[in-house]
Amino acid sequence: MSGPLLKIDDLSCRFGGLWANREVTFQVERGGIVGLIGPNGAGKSTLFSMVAGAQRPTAGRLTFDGRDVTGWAAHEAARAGVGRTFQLMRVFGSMTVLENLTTAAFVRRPRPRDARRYARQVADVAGLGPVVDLPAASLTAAWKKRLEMGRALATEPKLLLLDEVLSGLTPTEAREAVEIVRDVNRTGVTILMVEHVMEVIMPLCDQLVVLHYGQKISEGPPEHVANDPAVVEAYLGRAL
Ligand SMILES: Nc1ncnc2c1ncn2[C@@H]1O[C@H](COP(=O)(O)OP(=O)(O)OP(=O)(O)O)[C@@H](O)[C@H]1O
Repeated sequence: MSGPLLKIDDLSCRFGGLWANREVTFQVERGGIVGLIGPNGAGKSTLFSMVAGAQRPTAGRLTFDGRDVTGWAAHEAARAGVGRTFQLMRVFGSMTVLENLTTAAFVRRPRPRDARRYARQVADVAGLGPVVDLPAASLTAAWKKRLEMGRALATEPKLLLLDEVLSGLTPTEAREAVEIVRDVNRTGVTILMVEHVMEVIMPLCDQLVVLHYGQKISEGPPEHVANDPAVVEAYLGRAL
């Protein structure tokens, strides 16, 4: 299949009188890494939720893999190949890391041995090798974020939505997480990621899309976006 993997056309979402997203248009090319950034309350999570089928758009169109999927449900998005992580980590604390990954692998691999074998492969890609046998509850926040990413990956997504997997990490942890995201991308998974911290995703993403008060105010390669006066203004003149 040719064409972009994800196409977002004039997508809007209104909560009462508030437009969380307003006529947002952009696309994610196959194999790309696109960063979605913007100040608090800009509408990043709402946009993610619409792509993942957790929130119905008020207007606009969503096309995934060449198919109009506007208003789809979360289970339809998951089946079609959209994997996501959550800001609030949702791992099963009493299960081991491998068991958590295996549970996620069952989405596409109903045979337990197959799911377990695949879970081990995912553990390697997601850098979870050293902790596979530990209970998820015993992990530090940084490892839990990796596990969240691993769980999403174990569902074998075409598009992986990463919600702030780099924030709250020490500089070393963030550098390691960036490498993991790159490795995941190299396995052929297209990535759309939300982040607050510009400097961390600048070198990672091919394209950035900037939202402000629900609207797209800039997009393009990171160096273009970082120098865009509209973006500098939105971040209140802070250095990016
Ligand atoms: N379910 C909801 N009902 C009402 N308002 C909502 C709902 N979800 C989000 N909003 C509002 O929509 C706007 C966009 O929120 P959203 O969480 O998408 O922004 P964000 O860019 O992800 O923010 P943050 O960076 O703080 O996570 C905010 O003003 C928020 O209060």
